[in-house]
Amino acid sequence: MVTARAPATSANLGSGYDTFGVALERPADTVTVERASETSIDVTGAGAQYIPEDPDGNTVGAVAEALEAPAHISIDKGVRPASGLGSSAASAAAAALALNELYDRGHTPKELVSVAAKGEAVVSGTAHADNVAPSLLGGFTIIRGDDVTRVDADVSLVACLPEVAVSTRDAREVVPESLSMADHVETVGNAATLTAGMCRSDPTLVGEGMDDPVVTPARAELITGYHAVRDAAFDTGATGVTVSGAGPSLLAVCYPEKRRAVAGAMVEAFADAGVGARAYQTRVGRGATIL
Ligand SMILES: Nc1ncnc2c1ncn2[C@@H]1O[C@H](COP(=O)(O)OP(=O)(O)O)[C@@H](O)[C@H]1O
Ligand SMILES: N[C@@H](CCOP(=O)(O)O)C(=O)O
Repeated sequence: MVTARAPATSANLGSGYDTFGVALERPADTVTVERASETSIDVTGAGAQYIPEDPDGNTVGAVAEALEAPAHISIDKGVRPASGLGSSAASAAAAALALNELYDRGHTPKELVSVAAKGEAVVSGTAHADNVAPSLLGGFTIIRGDDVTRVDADVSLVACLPEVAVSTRDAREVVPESLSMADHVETVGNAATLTAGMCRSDPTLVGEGMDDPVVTPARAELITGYHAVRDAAFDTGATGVTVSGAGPSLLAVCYPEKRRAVAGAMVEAFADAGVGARAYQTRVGRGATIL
């Protein structure tokens, strides 16, 4: 029997659609695997009732198949599904690490990124790796084709999760299919600024680099209270705010001493918009581990 823990993640960071991601120190999923002749799954924890136990509908089923590693897989969800916090990816990353160990497959965590991404195709229609990469590797990650670049960063974050669900599949449908040259230039400048900020663990550069004129405005419309919550975070000291992943969570970057105030203001602004929410005061964290 092998147990692995894999963290929630926040993908895109505004300017890095399908490219950037960070591991969050918390929350996380825990996955336990035991050898079996065919794969079966049970799910407990946050939002378990919304997650299929049929291996064909669960990200971990695709991972077991890709590794040719049938197992009984128990998932304890710390990351609520349809959160924008890489819930489906956290299970896939933990399962990939645990099954690799259980069957002694010998893959490195970096090699497991493409395996875990197969799970994402099951739920969102695309094998985007921008959640599974940071969940497996930790830190700040950049996806380029099949390549992953990883950077250590120490940056404080607030992830504010409202009590509504947005499916990644639906939120991918509102993404524009093309962009103007002006938006392209702005996005490249912001993405480069964010990357420099991560390399320096500089919340000001990271926050400024999160601005995105293309994907985020389209997705903000799917989140009740988005603009008020964003304003509240900036008013209390956030250096940048964006939609986390496909939403509905919002991600704020800040200096460590502002984290509590930013978290409180975001929850309050959601409440004023009639939406319950909780905030994780977190930071860029490490990747999946065997327990
Ligand atoms: N192991 C899993 N953990 C979470 N969600 C899963 C899992 N397997 C399948 N799903 C499905 O994936 C969807 C949630 O994934 P997604 O929309 O990408 O949200 P998130 O941003 O939280 O990852 C839900 O429909 C859920 O039932
Ligand atoms: N790049 C993807 C990221 C989805 O993240 P999730 O946490 O919402 O699953 C996208 O933006 O669609």
